[in-house]
Amino acid sequence: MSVSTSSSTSSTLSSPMSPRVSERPVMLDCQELTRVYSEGPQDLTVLDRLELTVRAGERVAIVGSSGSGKTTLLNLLGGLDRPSEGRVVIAGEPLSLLDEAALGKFRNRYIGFVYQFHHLLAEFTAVENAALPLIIRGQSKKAAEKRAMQILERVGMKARADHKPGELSGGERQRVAIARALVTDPSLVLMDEPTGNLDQTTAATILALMDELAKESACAFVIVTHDVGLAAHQDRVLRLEAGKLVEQPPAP
Ligand SMILES: Nc1ncnc2c1ncn2[C@@H]1O[C@H](COP(=O)(O)OP(=O)(O)OP(=O)(O)O)[C@@H](O)[C@H]1O
Repeated sequence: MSVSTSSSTSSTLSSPMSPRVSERPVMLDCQELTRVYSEGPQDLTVLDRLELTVRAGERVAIVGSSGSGKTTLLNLLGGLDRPSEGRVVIAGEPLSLLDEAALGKFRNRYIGFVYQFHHLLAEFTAVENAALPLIIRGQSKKAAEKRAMQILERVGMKARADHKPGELSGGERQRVAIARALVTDPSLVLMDEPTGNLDQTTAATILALMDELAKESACAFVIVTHDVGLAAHQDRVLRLEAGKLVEQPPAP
């Protein structure tokens, strides 16, 4: 897969990748990111001036105990929620400068999401679901479905492409959701437990696909997971603790 060259940022990124991660362009940058929930009787500071930088082609796992704020962080990174303070910058664009309409376009252009509840459309087949982001972007149904079929093949779902979500297993639906996230050649993919429903063999296929994408394109991954094996497979593992990310050294 290659990153589309329709913007200046992406065209920079589609040139051969520097082998050294530290020399690659910054794809995601969070500074002083703070999220305080004020809905309950007491304010709850879930993220507290958190810092995170992820470069092109880099894969970062985020781990942390239940309630530590992993979902809150992913929602802020994807522009689904706004921070109380601080900022999220993706591919050079501060999300705070975008209104809701511009944010929707930006997400479609730059971000792929794989969330625990994959929200596939029940009335659409696997290939129609996977093609949807491209159709929203203005591509013809034919071109979008052709591209979607290529990705479905890579996640081992070509043979089931004409089935609707209700006729697919949990793991198959997850793979369709992954195909839908990758179909646009995003700059950043945000994943919440991407292998949660998958058996070991299928999970290994998905891991291999992520490896290829990170190498072939400039795609950066942020992956929230409880799966120790999946986390250890990424370039870095960060633990969310007391509202901040701390580097977790590799297991001995
Ligand atoms: N809309 C909200 N209003 C108030 N509190 C919230 C809201 N959303 C989440 N929280 C609280 O913020 C904290 C972090 O929640 P979050 O869902 O981000 O954690 P998590 O690390 O993803 O947990 P898990 O691993 O269990 O999914 C929790 O204490 C949760 O109860």
